[in-house]
Amino acid sequence: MKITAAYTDLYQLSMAQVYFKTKPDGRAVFDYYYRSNPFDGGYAIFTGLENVLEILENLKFAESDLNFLKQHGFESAFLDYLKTFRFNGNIRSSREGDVVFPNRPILQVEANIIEAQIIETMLLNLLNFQTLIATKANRIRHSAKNATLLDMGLRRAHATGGYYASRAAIIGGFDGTSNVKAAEDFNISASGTMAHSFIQSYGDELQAFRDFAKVRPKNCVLLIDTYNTLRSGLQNAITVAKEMEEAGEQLLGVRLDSGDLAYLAKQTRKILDEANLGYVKIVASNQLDEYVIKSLKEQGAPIDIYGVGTNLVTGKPDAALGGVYKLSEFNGTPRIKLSENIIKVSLPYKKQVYRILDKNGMFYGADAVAMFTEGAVDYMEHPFDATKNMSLKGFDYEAVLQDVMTEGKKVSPSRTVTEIANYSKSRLEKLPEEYKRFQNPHIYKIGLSAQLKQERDKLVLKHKF
Ligand SMILES: Nc1ncnc2c1ncn2[C@@H]1O[C@H](COP(=O)(O)OP(=O)(O)OP(=O)(O)O)[C@@H](O)[C@H]1O
Ligand SMILES: O=P(O)(O)OC[C@H]1O[C@H](OP(=O)(O)OP(=O)(O)O)[C@H](O)[C@@H]1O
Ligand SMILES: O=C(O)c1cccnc1
Repeated sequence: MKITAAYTDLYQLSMAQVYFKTKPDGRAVFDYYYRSNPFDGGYAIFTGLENVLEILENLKFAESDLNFLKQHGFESAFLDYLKTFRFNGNIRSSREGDVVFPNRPILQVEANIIEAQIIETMLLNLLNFQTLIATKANRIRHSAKNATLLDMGLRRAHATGGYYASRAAIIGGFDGTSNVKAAEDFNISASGTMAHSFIQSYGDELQAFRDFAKVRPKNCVLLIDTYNTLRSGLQNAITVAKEMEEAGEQLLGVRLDSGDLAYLAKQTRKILDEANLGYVKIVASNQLDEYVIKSLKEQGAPIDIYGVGTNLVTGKPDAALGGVYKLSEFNGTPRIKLSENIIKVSLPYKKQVYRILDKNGMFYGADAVAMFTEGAVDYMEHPFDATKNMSLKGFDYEAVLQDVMTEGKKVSPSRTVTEIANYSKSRLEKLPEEYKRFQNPHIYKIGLSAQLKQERDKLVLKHKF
């Protein structure tokens, strides 16, 4: 499926048609942000921006989309407008791969209201999913430390989501994927082993291993748990590894896919080493996630490579990242969305986010949100608790939201997935460890400038019943 401008919710087009008739030149500012960290963690990895920008640069309605909309009662003057529809707006954003936190703008769209509204669904769809999966991948990377991590999730992904999940996995810290299409399109490393069906088809495990090693000797990994891991699979793999040595090749590894992975990995390592096969790596798979891998590490399992599928690409146990897109300014005037739940009250105005740095350039643990017109601020207040505030005097800072698209043209340099992954890694190195732990991570502070908070509170009072 090619993404066209019809990759949106019907209500966007219903609203757009009304804007078209009543305020076609309305200028809007929308904020993209999420309200709580996925997986009860301390951060998220912002992912999907390059895809969004690429799609926006070429976004059009197809002839077939317009015919479909005609059947849904959209009038011809509006359909004529949609025929020439393009996104001509500006986007300021955090960099893809950056570490981000709840309740502060990650990206801001400033555009004609019709354009800004129509793109909302696509933007949320791509950013929410990839940010969720990259964050999950990063948690798995945190547990796996220096081990190699391979994404094996395509078959278990939510349909075509698997395509973007593989990209997000790399940005979150994975090394490769089994997903051929994603590897091809995103220039990421493709890798793989073999399935049980291959060994089953032979009936004879040794012959299956022999044929595989002969035809595909490079990066050859033999799956050893089809019949009996230690008594059959491993013994046959050792036989084939020795035969490969005679042929001038080296077996890359053996894969464990069931049973007690710590016990089996320890036994396998010992037996391989005794056979002078210290170079043969141990690959493990089977419903792994950050917790199982952490436990395997703690048990001293000598696993070199982890293959992770289901739990990675479905973002288990979080079904989705609840990122939202809220109007903060219209035709130069601030707008707000109220809620019974104070944390859900939106922030008005076009804004900038300042990341506070300590003397060593590490993240200090606070982002300050200010009105764009204010410039950098030296003081921030808790968004809701009047007793909490913080002086920012003397701290270094970074202005987080940078121009990435101007009048519909991408202005940020394109980066490969590997470059984004490296950037993400360098940003995570600046985030102190206490924000990365799984249990009760330290809470990163988000503060508002005094002026922004005052303006927000004025608007709250203005709209309060
Ligand atoms: N030593 C271990 N410590 C912690 N978790 C482990 C360990 N070994 C395996 N696991 C995990 O425990 C779960 C075991 O899954 P399951 O009960 O399906 O057993 P299985 O060995 O896969 O059986 P099957 O032969 O049906 O595949 C998996 O999620 C696996 O990753
Ligand atoms: O467990 P996951 O984290 O989702 O990782 C992917 C799983 O997919 C494969 O199993 P499957 O039974 O689909 O095929 P197989 O016959 O090749 O093992 C593979 O062996 C892994 O166990
Ligand atoms: O290459 C593998 O071992 C692989 C790929 C997809 C799913 N399970 C395993």
